Amino acid sequence: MMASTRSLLRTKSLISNLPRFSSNYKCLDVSVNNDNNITTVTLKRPPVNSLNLDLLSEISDVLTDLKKSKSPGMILTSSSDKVFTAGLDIMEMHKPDPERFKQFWYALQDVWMKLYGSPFPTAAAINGHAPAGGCLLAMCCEYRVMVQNFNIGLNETQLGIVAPIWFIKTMLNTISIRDTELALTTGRLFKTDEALAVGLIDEMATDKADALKKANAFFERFEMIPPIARAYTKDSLRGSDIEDLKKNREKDIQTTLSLITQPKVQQGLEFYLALLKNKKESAA
Ligand SMILES: CCCCCCCC/C=C/C=C/CC(=O)SCCNC(=O)CCNC(=O)[C@H](O)C(C)(C)COP(=O)(O)OP(=O)(O)OC[C@H]1O[C@@H](n2cnc3c(N)ncnc32)[C@H](O)[C@@H]1OP(=O)(O)O
Repeated sequence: MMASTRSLLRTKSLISNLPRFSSNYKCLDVSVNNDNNITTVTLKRPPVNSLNLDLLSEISDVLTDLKKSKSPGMILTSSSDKVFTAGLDIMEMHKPDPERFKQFWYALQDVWMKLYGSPFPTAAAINGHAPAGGCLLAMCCEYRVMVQNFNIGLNETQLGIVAPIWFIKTMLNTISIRDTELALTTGRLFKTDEALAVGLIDEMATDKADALKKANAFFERFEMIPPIARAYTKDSLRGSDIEDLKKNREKDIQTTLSLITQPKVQQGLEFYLALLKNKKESAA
């Protein structure tokens, strides 16, 4: 096919599939790049983009819109210049109201299933720290570009909690079994260059603009790949993990609720929250 015909066909299909986004997002900015039709979803919940029920619900909605509109791809990034996301909002887990916690955990499961299993390609432009749930969102994407001198990892054990099995499977899909075991048992946070060395990220960037440029370049790899072939291949690799959670969804919610409400776990969270606050006071 002639290059000009290819580009015309691509433009036509892009116009007919232009995603329509709600302008009502409070915690997200959503924009479509006119050059390649890739959507950039920017997390915008100051100060640290902690993932509470509202933010998770909005991410879930935008992922549904992108799938419906047959988006050619999505980049996930942050409006903060030092935090991609601080992971799950600890306030959703500290002394939780059981009904609210169930909704919160359900929304997290939804986001994981939609992002990890998206038919469209995804990249994370990690322009700040990405602990725990932040690392999870980044690992759900197919490609990760991270700005230098930040931290990323599943540090749950440092908080006295345990990464659920579907978090673990996401890391196993990214780095080796050996590195996953060492990282998880020690709650290791990797500096950007260490993350690159272990394969937790794919590229380093000097700043956010560089990260976005490199993330955009990732999608060029799929220009000549039929989307259906791409999506089926991704599903062959990731689909069984998602099926496992679908089958055990209710049990996962109940188990997490009963573990998180244990007095020892609550004490651990309180201690961790106090550390975060003290850090601020001793820096002042
Ligand atoms: C055997 C028991 C089994 C139990 C099983 C239970 C299974 C449940 C599994 C749960 C899995 C959870 C995964 C998670 O994501 S837990 C969250 C982990 N997150 C972290 O550890 C990150 C904590 N935050 C930080 O390290 C820093 O804030 C950082 C992101 C590096 C940014 O630093 P900085 O820019 O210096 O900002 P501050 O630290 O001053 O923070 C600003 C304010 O934001 C509050 N904060 C920070 N992180 C969170 C968070 N995750 N949730 C809620 N709030 C957060 C912080 O306290 C500051 O608040 P304030 O201004 O009021 O002092």
